[in-house]
Amino acid sequence: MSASIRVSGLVKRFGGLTALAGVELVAQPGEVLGIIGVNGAGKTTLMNCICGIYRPDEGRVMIGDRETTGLTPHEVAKLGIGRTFQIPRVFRRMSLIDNLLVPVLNRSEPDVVLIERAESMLERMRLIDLRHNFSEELSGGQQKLLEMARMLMPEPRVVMLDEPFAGVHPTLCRFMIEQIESIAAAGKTVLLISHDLTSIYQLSHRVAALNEGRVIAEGSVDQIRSDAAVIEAYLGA
Ligand SMILES: Nc1ncnc2c1ncn2[C@@H]1O[C@H](COP(=O)(O)OP(=O)(O)OP(=O)(O)O)[C@@H](O)[C@H]1O
Repeated sequence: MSASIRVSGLVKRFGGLTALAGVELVAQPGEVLGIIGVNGAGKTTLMNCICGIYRPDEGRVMIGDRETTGLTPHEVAKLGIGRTFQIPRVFRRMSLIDNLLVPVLNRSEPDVVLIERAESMLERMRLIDLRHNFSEELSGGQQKLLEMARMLMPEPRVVMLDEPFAGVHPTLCRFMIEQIESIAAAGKTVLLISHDLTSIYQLSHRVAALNEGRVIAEGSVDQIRSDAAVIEAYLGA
């Protein structure tokens, strides 16, 4: 089976600063790959290069057997990548249900099917009672759930979650962990970026540690926890 996502030799420079210095990553269907690293390690830049917000200077991104390097975010999304942002980007003056319908506007499926899917997604995220409210009325944590629901609407094969637990209270955090587990159990590949090492270690099947734009260690949670280079990168920061 081909990997869901394969990143090879990815380089991204901002002027004289090399944010990604040849990143290699592979993740399989149904796998949660945790991506950790101190501030400035290159985690968000990596995500932005994968989803087409940034064009890498070198290297390749493959989704299944399709190369997506250099495609626009819209084209990458159509090939099956979804993402959420550190600070949720919902359409604030639109209802929850309309927020969910935006990414499937050009689908050939009948409206009734899409609306049903949106409602069941809101049900799953415990937001159904608010479906006709503007999304700006939601709490920050609820906006993260709405963004996750919107990301799932086009049925992506790879999802990238940027700091899903940041600023979220513990009960909601547990609920989000369950949701992420069920996304992976449905066969999707999850790339999970977080500073919350407890949640990363709880959820990830494998972890990649980035430092200064490079993967310095990759392996099981136990391997990463005891890796000398990872410990030094964190303690030395
Ligand atoms: N648009 C940009 N222009 C210039 N430099 C940038 C830009 N985006 C990121 N950088 C720099 O690239 C490096 C990697 O940043 P990045 O945001 O990817 O790190 P990160 O691991 O996501 O950090 P954090 O955990 O703080 O979000 C940093 O030195 C950052 O200042």
